[in-house]
This record gives sequence, structure tokens and C-alpha cells, in this order.
Amino acid sequence: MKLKFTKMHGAGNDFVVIDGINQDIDFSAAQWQLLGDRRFGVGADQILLVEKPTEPGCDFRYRIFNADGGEVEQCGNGSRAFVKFVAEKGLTTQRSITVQTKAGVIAPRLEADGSITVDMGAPVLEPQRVPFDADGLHGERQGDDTLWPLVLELGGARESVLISVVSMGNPHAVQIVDDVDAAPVELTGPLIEHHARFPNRVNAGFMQIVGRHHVKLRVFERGVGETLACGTGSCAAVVAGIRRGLLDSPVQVDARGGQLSISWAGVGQPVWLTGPAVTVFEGEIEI
Ligand SMILES: N[C@@H](CCC[C@H](N)C(=O)O)C(=O)O
Repeated sequence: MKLKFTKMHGAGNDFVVIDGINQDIDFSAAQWQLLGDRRFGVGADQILLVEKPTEPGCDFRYRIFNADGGEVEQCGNGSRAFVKFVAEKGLTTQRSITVQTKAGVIAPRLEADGSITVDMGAPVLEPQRVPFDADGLHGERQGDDTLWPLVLELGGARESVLISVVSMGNPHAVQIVDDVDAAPVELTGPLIEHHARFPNRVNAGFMQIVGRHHVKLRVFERGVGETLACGTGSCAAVVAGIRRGLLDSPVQVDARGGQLSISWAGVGQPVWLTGPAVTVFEGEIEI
């Protein structure tokens, strides 16, 4: 089939966005992977599919596929691209929409200045629900958070890193580093992503605290590798930093591809994500 798509990004986290309401889409993992492939396909960190909702009360259903072809629960930067896409394509006239995802309902809103704010829902903090297997581990308390030691096998040597575990619908392991630019993201990111204690794999965040309202963050994303920004990773990192007593809401997150702003009022409350979404080009591909 000839597939129409839109290439978009949010702070450099890039997407192929597909209207699955006016096109009949039933792709295999290999086809999603081809769309995400930067050499043989279009190229993207994630492919986002817009569908009619199957749940009452929602405006749309939002499905997310990582570049490796796997379907995942949530994508924060993608949710901003999503609301811009449905507005630009005339699929809605509303500036605020409710969107069904694999991880529950989220609510993105197009602001008058073109920025987009998303109610990402409340973070999940119980390790077993992240999911993280904490069996037999002794966590260290810091503020309201528990830091878990994760042992990494580095070519014969063993290194232990202290992580917070948070789910924003998708799983995150957040560690604090002194200098984010020097952090071993490429080396330890894949080891954390595939660590046996995360049965569904995990997104690995490396956060440098700059001030109580300001961090720098790099994320090695599950199913992709390091991306230029990660929306849910930013939410998870700020939640971990606030729980550790190191940050106060709101927090500016500097990612390599741009800036995001995160607000969180505490346990049981939703995390709010604000940032840009940009349409890059429209295309068609035979798939
Ligand atoms: N880039 C995303 C997260 C996309 C999904 C993630 N790689 C996962 O596998 O959970 C974001 O902006 O949140």
C-alpha cells in the first residue's frame, strides 16, 4: 500500500505520525521497524498511530511503536506531536483532547502560544508495578524515595549504580550523575535496558542536578537507544528528584534536543509536561 505519513519531532525526539482513521493500517513488527529505519525507511525514534478510540469518553486512541518495531505503553513527546497532528489534519476542532493509550488516558492541550501541555497521569512508584524485581535487594532511603542498587557486568568488572524506579505508564530507571555530558550512556544504557530485574526492559535516565528547578537529562530509550529528548523520561526523572528531596516543582529539563518543563504536586497527582512539537514534512511511502 501507499502510506501517507507526517514527520514530526518534539525537542528532537522524532516521529513518523500516521492517520489510521482514514487509512487502513494493520502492520507487522517488521513494517513498523522499516518505517523507523533511517536508512531503508523513513527514520524515527517512534512511530505514532492515530486511531478511533475503543474506550467511551476518549477522543482518540494513540498507539506507539519504538524503532525496533515493538509496541509500547506511553510516549510523552509523542503526545504533543499527536495533538498538533490531529489539529493540523482537521481530525478535531478541539484544542484539548482526551487520548486512550495502552497505559491509560492522557490529556494534551494546545496552548495559544503553540506550546503543548499534557496531563500525563500520576506516576506509579511501587517497584512491582513498574515492573522492577526488588526481591532480595536492600534499597537505600533518600527523602521519600528508595534507591536500588543495580549491578552491571562491564566486561568482567562489576559496577553498581543506584537507581530510582518510576513508571509513567512505561518503565524508567533514573540515576543521578555529576556531569551528564561525561555519563557513560552508550556503555551502561543497554545494560540497564536489558537488566534481568526489569522483566519488560526499561528506559535508562541519567540526570544532572543544576539547581532545585533545573536539571540536565539524557535518556537511553528502550527499543531505540539514546534519543535527543524523552518526555516520559523527563517526568520520571523529575518525580525521582522531587521524591529524593533534591528538586522542587516546576523543573526545567534540558535535553540534548531542547527544553521541557515538568510540574508535579506529589504522590497521587498527575505529572504535567510542557514543550514543543514541530511538523517537519509530509510524505508517502510504499509499504
Ligand atoms: N520518547 C518517548 C518514550 C517512548 C517509549 C519508550 N522508548 C519506551 O519503550 O517506553 C517519550 O517522549 O516519552
